[in-house]
Amino acid sequence: MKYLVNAREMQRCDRITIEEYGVPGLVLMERAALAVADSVMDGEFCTDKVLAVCGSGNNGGDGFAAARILMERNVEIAVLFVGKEESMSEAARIQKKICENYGMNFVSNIDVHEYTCIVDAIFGVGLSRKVAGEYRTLIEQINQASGKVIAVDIPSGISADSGRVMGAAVCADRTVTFGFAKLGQVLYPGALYCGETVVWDIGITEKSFRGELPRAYYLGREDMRCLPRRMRYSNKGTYGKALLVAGQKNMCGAAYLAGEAAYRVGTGLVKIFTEECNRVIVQERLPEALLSTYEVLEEENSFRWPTAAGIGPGFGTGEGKWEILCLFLERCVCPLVLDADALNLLSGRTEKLRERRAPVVVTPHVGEMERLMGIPKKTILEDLPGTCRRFAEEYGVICVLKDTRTVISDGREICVNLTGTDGMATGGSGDVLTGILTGLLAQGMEPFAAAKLAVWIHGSAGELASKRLGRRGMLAGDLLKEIPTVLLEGENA
Ligand SMILES: NC(=O)C1=CN([C@@H]2O[C@H](COP(=O)(O)OP(=O)(O)OC[C@H]3O[C@@H](n4cnc5c(N)ncnc54)[C@H](O)[C@@H]3O)[C@@H](O)[C@H]2O)[C@@H](O)CC1
Ligand SMILES: [K+]
Repeated sequence: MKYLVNAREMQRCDRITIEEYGVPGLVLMERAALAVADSVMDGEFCTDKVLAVCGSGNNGGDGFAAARILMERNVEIAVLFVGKEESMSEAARIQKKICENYGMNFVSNIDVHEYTCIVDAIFGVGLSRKVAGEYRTLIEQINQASGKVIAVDIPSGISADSGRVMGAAVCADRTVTFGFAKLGQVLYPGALYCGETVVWDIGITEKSFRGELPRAYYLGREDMRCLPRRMRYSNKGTYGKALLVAGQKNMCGAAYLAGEAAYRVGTGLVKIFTEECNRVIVQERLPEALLSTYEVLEEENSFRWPTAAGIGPGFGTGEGKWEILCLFLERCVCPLVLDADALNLLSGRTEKLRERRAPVVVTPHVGEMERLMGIPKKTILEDLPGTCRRFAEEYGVICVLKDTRTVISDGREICVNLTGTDGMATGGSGDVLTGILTGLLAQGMEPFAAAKLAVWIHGSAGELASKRLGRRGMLAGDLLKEIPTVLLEGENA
């Protein structure tokens, strides 16, 4: 797990490092500048003629210092200062003065075709309002330049908190960021402006959080260590029973995809509840699964059998479906995953969630969230983490808000998933996630941990499928075959 910080958290971290641990700000700046200079010179970029565009804050200070280091290394470098002398930070003023003392080449405008590489140090995490005027013009010129662009800390104009473009933003080929990755670098559209992001250690450690840890983080392969354990002395009863309430007439694929996904993550037994007309096809595709139909729901001890249930993929919202959903909420004591049509059924009557007896994980995509919360898509997209966290907190559930960057929250923490590819933007992908998640819950994983890991596994399977088949031709069913490989790699992590 690695932290994702917002601007306030990073600025607090800088301040504690400087004021409480006593590391001089100029020392941190020198390390930041060395990182930028090393990155510019790592061989990826043509450094025949470099321009550093520096603002008046400490981001600009990093830019001046990096320019000076590049000059020391015999790179032909010019410096462009944008902003007002009187509003410069102390450190930026010092760095600019050093550049002047060395007689470095200061320029006042950009010839867009003159430079092979541009260092963007106009704004960092201190960006506090929309970009306008000369700043905006400059950013537009940088974006027209033929040279490559390296952003210092974050592309100027991108909000470190949300990834939003604040009027205009530099589109970088690489971003060299310091200490911790910023939320705005992983959320969209910010992620598109960062290019490749490199997190550089400049001597600011987790100690500088002083116990007040950031809310947001992302998982890595090492987090696969919390997968349910396998034991030599065990049987299928050891690994849980997953129930998938899924599929309707003309939509049996959802039940199959979710069912197989649940098996693929190691569940001992999977049962599919579906429409009678789906019986043959589901049993042919997945003979390992037990099958039952909605007609016999109540007779069958349905609510006591599973150790986790996933409700909603291809379920439909027609006659009798709301009643089935209510029965599960009122009677099931095992964790429930509510997806797709289960969420559509809940739209406008989310209060029903409060009557549940069991832990609930909801997995809406943005459209489903719009209907659930009754707020416009645009508002949700502007603040995915906040929307997800608020919903989870309000209803006491785990919320998995699915988008290019899926966000998972328990109402307090926010996990942003970084795995996955656009190849997964295809029918049935969500059903596979529901299956993976229900399977992990069935094996006894704690719901928040299961939700985070399920999303990570799902995205990683997508990456493998894209590598094997390409992002255009892969199907949701192809994710299923990659799940075992993801788990195998995780076991060796
Ligand atoms: N000593 C430290 O705290 C360190 C800071 N570092 C660098 O410092 C950056 C943060 O520095 P600052 O907090 O000084 O902030 P920035 O340098 O990011 O920007 C703040 C300056 O821009 C102005 N500004 C903000 N939004 C504007 C807008 N839309 N239009 C016009 N002007 C605008 C502010 O008034 C201020 O002068 C980091 O991103 C990082 O690059 C690094 O050097 C590491 C150490
Ligand atoms: K920048």
